[in-house]
Amino acid sequence: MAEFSLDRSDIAGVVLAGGRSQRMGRDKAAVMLGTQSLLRHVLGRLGPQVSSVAVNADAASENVPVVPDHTAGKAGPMAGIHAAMTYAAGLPKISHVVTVSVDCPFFPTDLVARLAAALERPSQIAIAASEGRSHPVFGLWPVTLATNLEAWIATDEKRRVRDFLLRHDVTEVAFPLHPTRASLLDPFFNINTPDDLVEAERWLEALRT
Ligand SMILES: Nc1nc2c(ncn2[C@@H]2O[C@H](COP(=O)(O)OP(=O)(O)OP(=O)(O)O)[C@@H](O)[C@H]2O)c(=O)[nH]1
Ligand SMILES: [Mg+2]
Repeated sequence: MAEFSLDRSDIAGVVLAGGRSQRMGRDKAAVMLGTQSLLRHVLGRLGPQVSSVAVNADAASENVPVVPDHTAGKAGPMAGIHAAMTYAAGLPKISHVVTVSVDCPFFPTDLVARLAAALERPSQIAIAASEGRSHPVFGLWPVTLATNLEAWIATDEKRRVRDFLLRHDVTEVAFPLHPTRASLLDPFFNINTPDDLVEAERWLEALRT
């Protein structure tokens, strides 16, 4: 049997930035970390790993395509992942979409390569993990799941990402901690609150060579 393999030209990237940012108190995409917005940081990491990038949000803030949710009323991250799948399904030659969260500026530079290498079948989903915890919004998804996900969003009460994953063929990929001048950084460190932003500024400094 021919082995299944994916490369960068098969994969679109979508930054998930459609949440309410309630704990931060203002739109996380526009929050500054060092000299750049979080959205810029994340686009800078994602761009080289995929064939094209877009942002799932209500409105544009950088010069990239914006993909709004199809479902009303902020149905959670799965609504953003659904919007990402639907968008990517309309792009030529794209079979998969990778999603990353706008509040996670230090995610691995080999995220997509390692998720893609882990896929054994075209129908499988690959999800990132670190320190024994999975990070299900960091996933590589077949775009053909869009219809199935749309039906699930319409019928599942809690719409938890983990519950959706339980119904599918999923492989998890563990990423190592990243050495810095201070200590080891979890590459999936994410910024939810103003205090997290202060911590992220320290990590940014510790990553400078
Ligand atoms: N499209 C979409 N994305 C969402 C929604 N809720 C959360 N997200 C995204 O899912 C990811 C993880 O969500 P959180 O870290 O809780 O972010 P958030 O919901 O904006 O922040 P809080 O309001 O503080 O919970 C982020 O990338 C969010 O932008 C939603 O209703 N729709
Ligand atoms: Mg939230």
